[in-house]
Amino acid sequence: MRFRKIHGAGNDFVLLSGHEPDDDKDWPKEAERLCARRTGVGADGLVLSRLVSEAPAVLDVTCFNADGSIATMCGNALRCSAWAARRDHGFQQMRLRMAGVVHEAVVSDDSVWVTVEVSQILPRRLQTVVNGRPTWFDSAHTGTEHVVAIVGNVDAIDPVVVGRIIRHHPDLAPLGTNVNFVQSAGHQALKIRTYERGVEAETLSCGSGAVAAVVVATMRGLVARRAVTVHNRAGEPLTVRPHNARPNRTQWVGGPVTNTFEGVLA
Ligand SMILES: N[C@H](CCC[C@H](N)C(=O)O)C(=O)O
Repeated sequence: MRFRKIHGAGNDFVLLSGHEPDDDKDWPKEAERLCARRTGVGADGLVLSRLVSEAPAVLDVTCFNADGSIATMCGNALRCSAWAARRDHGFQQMRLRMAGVVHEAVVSDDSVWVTVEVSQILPRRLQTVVNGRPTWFDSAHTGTEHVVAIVGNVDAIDPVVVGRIIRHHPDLAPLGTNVNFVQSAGHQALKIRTYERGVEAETLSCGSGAVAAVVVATMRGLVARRAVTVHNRAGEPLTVRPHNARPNRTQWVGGPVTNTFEGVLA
């Protein structure tokens, strides 16, 4: 089985094109096996992408986290799938279906953009003490569960230690959440660190997390409702901007995609 090892701004995936989850395979188990950093290919997730139609261009995309759980939304997995669909089929614009939600995608030479749907925002969803300071977490649903804390310095926080406490907080059970720490980084710019549920670690970037961060930072007056640069651990920023037709509901997230290597699974 051929695969791509590909990353969207540092969020890395094993991407299999032409597969769907109802093949006679235990895909959650395959995800765990392939994503293992030492004994597998190593990735934050396994992505299956399948062409549904060429005109209009539509693909079905399924994303499993490294622990085998399903991600109902993964912005970077969608961006990587769109990049691969351009390479394989020549599409520059397409629709990608993930967990029943249709996302738009636009691929250019140096960036790939996808739409992210923003639903419920709950200010001050949780509070915990971080480095001796009471810290609030707002929640923002961007296709999957995210909470966002605005802090003074993201690098003064251990995102794994604090992220795990919030991710397993009884008030958020049973779903849990992805956890984002965000600081202002100048004009229309933020700096972010993300602890991802399902990877159970800090990842180098997160598309739906970047959108959650921008939505919360906008609500809190840190940035205006225009394009925002989100600096991440990868040093490959993502840009988030409102969709012209549905600015309150839909955001675009865009940035680089890198196809690291291709191979054949043993
Ligand atoms: N990294 C992803 C989000 C993965 C979400 C996943 N960890 C979950 O909630 O199950 C992104 O680029 O949007």
